[in-house]
Amino acid sequence: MSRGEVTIREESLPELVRAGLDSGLLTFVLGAGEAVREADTVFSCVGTPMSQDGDLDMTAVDAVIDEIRDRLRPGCVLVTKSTVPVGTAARLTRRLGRPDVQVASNPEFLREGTSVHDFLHPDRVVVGAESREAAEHVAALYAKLDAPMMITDAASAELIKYAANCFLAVKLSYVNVIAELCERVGADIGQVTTALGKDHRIGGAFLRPGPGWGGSCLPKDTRAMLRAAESADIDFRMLRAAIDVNVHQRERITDKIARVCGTDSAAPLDGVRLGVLGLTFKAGTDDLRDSPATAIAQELSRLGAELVAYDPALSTGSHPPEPVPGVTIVDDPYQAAKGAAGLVLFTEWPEFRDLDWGRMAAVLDRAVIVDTRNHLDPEALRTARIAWHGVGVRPVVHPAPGLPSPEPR
Ligand SMILES: NC(=O)c1ccc[n+]([C@@H]2O[C@H](COP(=O)([O-])OP(=O)(O)OC[C@H]3O[C@@H](n4cnc5c(N)ncnc54)[C@H](O)[C@@H]3O)[C@@H](O)[C@H]2O)c1
Ligand SMILES: O=c1ccn([C@@H]2O[C@H](COP(=O)(O)OP(=O)(O)O[C@H]3O[C@H](CO)[C@@H](O)[C@H](O)[C@H]3O)[C@@H](O)[C@H]2O)c(=O)[nH]1
Repeated sequence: MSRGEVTIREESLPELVRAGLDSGLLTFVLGAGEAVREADTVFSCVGTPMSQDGDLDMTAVDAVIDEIRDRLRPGCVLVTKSTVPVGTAARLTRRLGRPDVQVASNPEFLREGTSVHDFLHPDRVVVGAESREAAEHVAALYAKLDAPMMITDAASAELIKYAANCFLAVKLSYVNVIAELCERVGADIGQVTTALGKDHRIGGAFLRPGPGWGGSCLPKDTRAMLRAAESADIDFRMLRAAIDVNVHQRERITDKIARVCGTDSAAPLDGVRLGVLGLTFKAGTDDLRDSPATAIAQELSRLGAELVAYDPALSTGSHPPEPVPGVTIVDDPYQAAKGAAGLVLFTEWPEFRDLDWGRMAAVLDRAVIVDTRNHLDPEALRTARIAWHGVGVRPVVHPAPGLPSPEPR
C-alpha cells in the first residue's frame, strides 16, 4: 500500500491513494497502535462479518480497542465507522476504560464501486455521541463537504445505518415480487417501476429487479437487524419477509434458467453447458462476497450444469482458477459462450451491452440468453436471432423481420 498499490477494484481509489502518498497526507504503518499514536481522531473501519451461525462477528472491533487502548492520546476521539449493533459505542466506552477518550459513531453509507464519489458527495453525514463536544469535533472534519450534517445520540446513529440498509433490502425484495407478478399477469416491470419512481414519495432508485440482492452489507445487516429486533422482543416480520423473498428470488432465477436453457428431462440441467456473464454481486466491483451470481451458479453446478464464466473484474491470472467452486473462469465472453446451451447474465457490467451479438450467436450452441438484470437490449439480440428472457417482462423470442425463428426451448 505504501507503494500505492490498490488491490481491490474501486473507481478513483488508486488516484486518491497516490495523491495522498505524494502529498505526504497519507502514510501506512504496521500495527494499529502505531497508527493512532499521535491522532486527534481515530477511525475504526474494521470488518464486522457474519459468523457461521448468523451472528455478527465483532472480534475485529474489540481487538482494535484492546490493541490501541494504551496508545491513544489523551483527549482524542475514537470513531466507529464500521456497521455495528446499537449499544456498541456504550460498550466500547466501557471496554476502552479511558475516561479521557470520547467514543463516537459515524456510520458510512458509501456503496462499493462508487465509494470515493459517495464518500465525497454523501446524502447526509451522521455523527452520534453522548458528548456533544466529541460529535462536533468529528462533524468538523466533514465541514468541506456539501452535505446535511446530523448530530445524534450514539444509539440513534448506530440504528440509522441498519435502518437504511434494511429499508433498501425491503424495497428491492418488493420490486422483485412485483417483477414476479408482472411475469404472471403479462405486465412489464420496466414500465411499472418507471411510473413508480416518478412518485417522489417512492423515488426512482433501487427499483431494478435482479437475481436478488447481495454483497458484503445488505445480507449481513438485514440478519443482524433481525437478531437485534428479536433481542428487543420485536418480531420484524416485514424484514424477515424481505430476506425470505430474496432466497425465493435466487430459486426462481435458478428455475427460470433450468426452464429456458435445460432439457426436457427430469434432470434438466444435467450435463448442460452454460455460459455466464458476470459473477460479482454488482458491476463496478471485484467483490464476490454474498454474490447472488455465485450462489445461483453453485446451485446450477449442483444440478449438473457445467458453467464457464466471464467477468471483467476476474481474470484467470489474478485469481485461483476456480474462485467459485464448479465454475471455470475464462478471459473472454465469447469463450464463455462457446458451445453453451444458453447464456446467463448475472452482473450488469456496462460493456456487456456492447458485445458482438452476431458473433455470440455463432458460438452458442443454442441462441438463448437469460438476462437476470434486464440489462441488454432485446432488440439487438432479436436482430442477432438470440432469444431473450428477462425478469418481470415478456421474453423476446420472435424473429426479426425476414429472419428465421430462433426456436428457443
Ligand atoms: N464495504 C462497504 O461498501 C461498506 C460500506 C459501509 C459500511 N461498511 C462497513 O464497514 C466495515 C468494514 O467493511 P469492509 O467491507 O471494508 O470490510 P473488509 O473485511 O473488506 O475490510 C476490513 C479491513 O479491516 C482490517 N482489519 C481487521 N482487523 C484489524 C485490526 N485489528 N487492525 C487493523 N485492521 C484490521 C482487515 O485487514 C481489512 O482490511 C463493516 O462494518 C461494514 O459493514 C462497509
Ligand atoms: O436497483 C437495484 C439496486 C441494487 N440492487 C442489488 O442490491 C445489492 C446491493 O447493492 P448496493 O447497495 O449498490 O451495494 P453495496 O455496495 O453493498 O451498498 C450497500 O451497502 C453499503 C454497506 O453497508 C451501504 O453503505 C450502501 O449505502 C448500500 O447501498 C446488489 O446485489 C445490487 O445488485 C438491485 O438488485 N437493484
